[in-house]
Amino acid sequence: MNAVTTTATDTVVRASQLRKVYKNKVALDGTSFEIPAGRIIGLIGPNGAGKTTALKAMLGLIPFEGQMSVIGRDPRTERDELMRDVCFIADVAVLPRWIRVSEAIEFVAGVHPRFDRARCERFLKGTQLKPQMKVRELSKGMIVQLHLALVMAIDARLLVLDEPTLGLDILYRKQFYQRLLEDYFDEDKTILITTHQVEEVEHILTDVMFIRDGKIVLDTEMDTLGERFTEVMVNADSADAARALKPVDERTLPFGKTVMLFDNIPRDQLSGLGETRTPGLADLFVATMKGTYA
Ligand SMILES: Nc1ncnc2c1ncn2[C@@H]1O[C@H](COP(=O)(O)OP(=O)(O)OP(=O)(O)O)[C@@H](O)[C@H]1O
Repeated sequence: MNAVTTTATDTVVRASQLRKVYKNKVALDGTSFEIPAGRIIGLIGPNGAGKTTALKAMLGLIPFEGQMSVIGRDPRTERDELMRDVCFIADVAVLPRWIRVSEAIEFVAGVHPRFDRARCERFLKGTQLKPQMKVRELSKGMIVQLHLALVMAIDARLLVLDEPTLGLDILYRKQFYQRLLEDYFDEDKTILITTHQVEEVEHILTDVMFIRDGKIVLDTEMDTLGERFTEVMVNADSADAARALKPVDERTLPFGKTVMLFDNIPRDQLSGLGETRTPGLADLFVATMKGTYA
């Protein structure tokens, strides 16, 4: 994201020197980042890294130190105005189990000025959901449909999703993200997703930020990932030469092969050592976070 040239108007979030300390726990540690408009950003980090705290700061839900501007507003002082352009739906699993589908719609319609009820109802027509059904009668898949119907009917410039598919099986997780991409996203909208499920968001993200110990440790466009990182399947006889180039990570495969991950080493310098490719986000995540739980 740093690589994108942004102006004041097309930057949706501008955060500088964010710091949040809970009692004696540093949750955000002087971190800075920018999110341009029209992107789908994954904020990815291990448990306790500071993802939820960063989202709460953006949404004006907690006090913090540092500068923060979201769609040109300070969430600490202009939260009400900001919420007209931001949609934040936490895990739908928190919907009370006694609530009916119609009441959930009513609730969102009441709290969100940009909620389009007709759009929501159109979306629900294509599902098995009926207005009278209670959340406790719904399968997890149906809860996803309800979640999607509510989200997709809000015309927000910034949609914030915190672990949106927690507890769902892989088919529903994929369905959720696919619909989001096909039926919601456009160049005027920005979607920020926090998740641990790196693999299934990887193909829809335009940008990724890795967060660790309250700091953004990687901030890049998905398209340029391959310019910076290279994974090489190194043969045993090239291992020493490869190590001399200081890989950032190394893992062993069967049959004497080693996969090494390089940061900012030109591919033509690496191609003689073995087969090269762009690493998957999951491998990059594991390499970046190594030692986090040590
Ligand atoms: N209200 C709070 N009081 C005290 N400590 C807190 C509070 N909220 C968060 N923390 C601590 O701040 C750190 C960051 O928490 P945060 O919830 O932002 O992490 P996260 O990346 O969202 O984690 P997870 O993936 O587990 O939800 C953690 O060490 C957490 O224990």
